[in-house]
Amino acid sequence: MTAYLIKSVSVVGAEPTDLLIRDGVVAETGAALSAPDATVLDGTGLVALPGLVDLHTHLREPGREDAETVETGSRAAALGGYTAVCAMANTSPVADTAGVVEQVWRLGREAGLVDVQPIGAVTVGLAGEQLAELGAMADSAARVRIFSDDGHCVADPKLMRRALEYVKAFDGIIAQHAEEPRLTEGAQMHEGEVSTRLGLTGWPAVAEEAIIARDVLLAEHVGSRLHVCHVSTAGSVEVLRQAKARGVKVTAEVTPHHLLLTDAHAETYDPVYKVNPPLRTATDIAALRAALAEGVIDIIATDHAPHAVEDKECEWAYARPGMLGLETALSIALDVLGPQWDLIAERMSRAPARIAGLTGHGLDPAPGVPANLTLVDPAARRVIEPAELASRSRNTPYARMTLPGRIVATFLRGEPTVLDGKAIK
Ligand SMILES: NC(=O)N[C@@H](CC(=O)O)C(=O)O
Ligand SMILES: [Zn+2]
Ligand SMILES: [Zn+2]
Repeated sequence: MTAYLIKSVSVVGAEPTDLLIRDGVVAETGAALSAPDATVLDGTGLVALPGLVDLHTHLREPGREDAETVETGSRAAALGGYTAVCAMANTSPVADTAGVVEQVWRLGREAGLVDVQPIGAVTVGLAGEQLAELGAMADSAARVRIFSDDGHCVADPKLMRRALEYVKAFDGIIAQHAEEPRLTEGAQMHEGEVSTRLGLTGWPAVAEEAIIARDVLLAEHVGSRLHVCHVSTAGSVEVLRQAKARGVKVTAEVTPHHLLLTDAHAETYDPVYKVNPPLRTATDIAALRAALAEGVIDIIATDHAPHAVEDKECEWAYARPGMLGLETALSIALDVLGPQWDLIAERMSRAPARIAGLTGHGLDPAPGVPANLTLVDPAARRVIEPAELASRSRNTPYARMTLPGRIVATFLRGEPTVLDGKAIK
């Protein structure tokens, strides 16, 4: 196993130091280290972060390997600075059995670019009628701890209560896609001024907020852990703020796109901007940014949602919702938060690793710590070219935009997965 000596790198924004990576761990840090057997990397101007952890990734395998595979999604993740991703269950077949979650877990190991932690479905086939075999998925080789019907809301309150009760035994989490389905029938975009002007059926903020309000009460009643996926409205932030103040065990995520893009993009009728929950307003964005700074929202999660060309480059009404995220998330975070490295490390690595229980991830580079880390060049700027992305899909909303920051290298347990901005395999 090759050793790597990174010279003069800023660890999470601190004064530059040298980092020696050997035998899968950070062996030493300090000034003017030397290691004759190590490959030397110049870290001048670079920032070392704990490897990013994505709690919300769609890898599309099994079933839609034309849109993404575990391998192509893993490569996109590594290039984005990630060392672990949690793979959502809305595959085909659905990841609702021990067999499917073990398959995804094994494919992740074989790709070897990031740790792929499968998320299990809450209900059989995501149909919202019958609990899936949560215990068998938890006991499987994939050791599932997060369960989600993402793409669908667990709308039935009794099922949601049962799911929360069930996972309590092994400290599991239910990650909810908060969308009251009766309030979003036929919805195409955020319900507001723009939808009225365009004559498109709206997805009202209250459809999200009503479910979050219900679920924090259920989680409080049961004493279980709830995670809220892709929070998108100012009203949701207020519900979460109150719940957290009462001590409810709730965590929440926001996506890069909900921190940056508004519903005004729908005026282009370009379906690349169609996503669930929909892009909201500038007021919502301001509330989400403040909540992220404060910790009312715990993490940034990508909701990386690759879609094949025929599912995306069609009429708005027929296009699937969702957009790519893994290869641009750090750049959007840098754009939105500025070089607040400790905050970025907390929201994109430490906190998601803690929530998912991924020990070995989310730890700042320090002697003895597993060498899961990424090197960022904050001064670099790059133009996003969809054709150059490692993802098998092309549905990025940032095409031809110039974004700050570039991932220079990523290490997974001491082995580079990305060097010089390029994937190793
Ligand atoms: N976010 C989306 O718009 N789409 C996701 C599902 C989801 O996250 O709800 C997908 O699987 O494509
Ligand atoms: Zn969702
Ligand atoms: Zn999703």
